[in-house]
Amino acid sequence: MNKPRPNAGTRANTIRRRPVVLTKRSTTAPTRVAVLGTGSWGTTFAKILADGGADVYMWARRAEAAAAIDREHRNAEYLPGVTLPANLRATSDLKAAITGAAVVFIAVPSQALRDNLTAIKPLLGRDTIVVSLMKGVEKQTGLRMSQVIEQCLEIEPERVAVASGPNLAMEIAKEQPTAAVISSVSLETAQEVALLARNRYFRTFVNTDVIGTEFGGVLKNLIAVAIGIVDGVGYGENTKASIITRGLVEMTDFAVAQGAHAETLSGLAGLGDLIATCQSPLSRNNTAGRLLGQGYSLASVVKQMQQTAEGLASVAPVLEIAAASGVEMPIVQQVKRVIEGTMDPRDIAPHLTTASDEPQSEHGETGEIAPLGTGSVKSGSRLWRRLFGSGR
Ligand SMILES: NC(=O)C1=CN([C@@H]2O[C@H](COP(=O)(O)OP(=O)(O)OC[C@H]3O[C@@H](n4cnc5c(N)ncnc54)[C@H](O)[C@@H]3O)[C@@H](O)[C@H]2O)C=CC1
Ligand SMILES: O=C(CO)COP(=O)(O)O
Repeated sequence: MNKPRPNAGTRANTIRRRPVVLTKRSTTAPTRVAVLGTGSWGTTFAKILADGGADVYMWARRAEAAAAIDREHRNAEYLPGVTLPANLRATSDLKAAITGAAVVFIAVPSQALRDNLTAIKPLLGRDTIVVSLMKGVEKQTGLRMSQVIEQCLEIEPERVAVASGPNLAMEIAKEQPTAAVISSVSLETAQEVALLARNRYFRTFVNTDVIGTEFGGVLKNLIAVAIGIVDGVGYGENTKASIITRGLVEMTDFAVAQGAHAETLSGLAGLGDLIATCQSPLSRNNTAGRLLGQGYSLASVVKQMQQTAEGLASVAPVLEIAAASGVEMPIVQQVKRVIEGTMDPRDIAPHLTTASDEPQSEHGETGEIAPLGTGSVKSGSRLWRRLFGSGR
């Protein structure tokens, strides 16, 4: 991995005033938006937008996939049994999908984002907002998806937003009520996107903590793989509850070290998504973990998975960033070792069973009650000093 770009550092600069003035969108005509990617989440999100009143044009890589959505109002491959809104159009012509769109939503696999952005860049309007629906980090660089978007499209962070939350596509496609967070360094942008992406079954909240919102989605995937491994091995609810709880501490420690607000990790994009993903057999990360727990190799798991399980590619870059920030992630470490085949899945959770020299405090290394998200920060590390000062 190349040296990761710092995750924009301090908490203060996650809340920024927007320096550019956006053209106000018309309130009378439906807003034209594009959704790039017609997998399970892209298609579901397009339905959310269309059901919320937007004029949605989807882009599919394959002409047959676009034609089927356009003609039959179905995406049988990814959302069997779901009827899509009649006003939802699809094309395999990227230019046709993007031209005239006020907002472009992207839902392709994270590792394919950069290549797609090259084709998207010349087609974007001057003040088009770009929204990441993805929950991965780029393997080569460790960058979050919004960072890749800003870098490749050379657009201001104020024109970029991300959506995250407990959002298992199939449940939402069946119109089961759900909430999500839309995050942008510009509150105005977040609000504009949130107004578009809401309807009678989908409620959107906003925040300006892009780092926390994005990492929440990335990190819960890794804990969901661990939970899948536990399931595959056949351990029960105590093990899972312990891993979910300690996993949230790892997620929060990591995200806070990158500049996120701890509260974001306790919200929809953190705890909310962690619960949904760890509990549901619909989760691809959970499914991948279960197969690993049953003893399948990574190559075999990837072969068996029909859809994207982002966690498998995020493990290594997340651990590299964690090491550089002095954050310990024992659960994610174990997931990596099981994926690599250097640990027997049945040995999952040694951090729960191995007796260390002295009992570790649940809340922090001093044994005093510390805020969530300081459980495994190394004493004396840069982050430790930032959180507690050098005197503790
Ligand atoms: N499915 C879900 O419930 C949710 C998924 N997400 C995120 O959305 C993103 C996309 O995931 P899904 O739609 O679920 O994946 P998916 O596996 O269902 O679909 C991926 C789509 O991307 C297309 N694709 C594959 N390689 C491509 C490439 N090189 N260039 C362009 N398109 C390519 C596929 O043809 C397919 O249409 C992921 O980051 C995932 O974490 C986020 C929230 C919910
Ligand atoms: O992000 C998701 C739910 O919020 C989907 O999880 P999976 O990618 O594991 O299916």
